[in-house]
Amino acid sequence: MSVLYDNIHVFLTAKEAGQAAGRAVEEHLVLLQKQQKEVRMIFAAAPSQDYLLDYLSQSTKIVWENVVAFNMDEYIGLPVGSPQLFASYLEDRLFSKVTLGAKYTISAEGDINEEIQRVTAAITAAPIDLVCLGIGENGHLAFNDPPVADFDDDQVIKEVELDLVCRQQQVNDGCFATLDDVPATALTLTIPTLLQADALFCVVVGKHKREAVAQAVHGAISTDWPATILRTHANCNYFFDKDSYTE
Ligand SMILES: O=C(O)[C@H](O)[C@@H](O)[C@H](O)[C@H](O)COP(=O)(O)O
Repeated sequence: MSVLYDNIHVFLTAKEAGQAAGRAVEEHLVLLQKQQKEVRMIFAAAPSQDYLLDYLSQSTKIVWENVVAFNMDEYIGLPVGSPQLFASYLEDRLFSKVTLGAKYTISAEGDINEEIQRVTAAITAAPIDLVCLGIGENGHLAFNDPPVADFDDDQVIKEVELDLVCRQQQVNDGCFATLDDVPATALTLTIPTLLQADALFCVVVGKHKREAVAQAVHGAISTDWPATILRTHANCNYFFDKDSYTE
């Protein structure tokens, strides 16, 4: 591993990056749990999170009963029970393997406005402690693609159209067979909602993320590459593999 700055860690493989992020999240959670009863955290549902979630699911140090879990986005229009639903992914990878204090996963199956109200109330009920996130090929955070990303958004969660690069990424990731299968709209937590957390743990892997990572680390802070805003956060920790990060 090489440490470039205090908060940027680069590993030989995606597995090492994910596991190191897992250890960092675990350590942070254990410390928090000594100080406060409840920890509120937001999870991303994406292949970059696989090793991190696998590590967390096996942790014997985290008291999951005192964790309130959220996810950050969900497709609109997928049939009930679809494997691509982010809620299903998190259920499979982590939520079914631990006993959570509570979980609020976004559902787009019913009335969208009611869901926006439900999630807004749950998120704003108390501060968010940490977020585990990835970065899209177009630099998106959750589903805040460049055309809809707003660093000053006053909404907690909103309905968005997904841009073409984002939808193609879902095909490249192997989540959908063709572009036509990827929904065109989604619900997403906004960028201010994610950035309000005290600590962020960001895992990005693969050479297809090189441009997004280069922009996130060195580019001008702009919604053209939404992940650049992470650099304004006082405690954002990055875990890259060597394929995604080039000096
Ligand atoms: O996972 C989510 O909930 C988000 O929609 C998304 O922001 C994702 O974290 C990135 O697109 C990275 O995805 P990959 O890990 O698949 O590249």
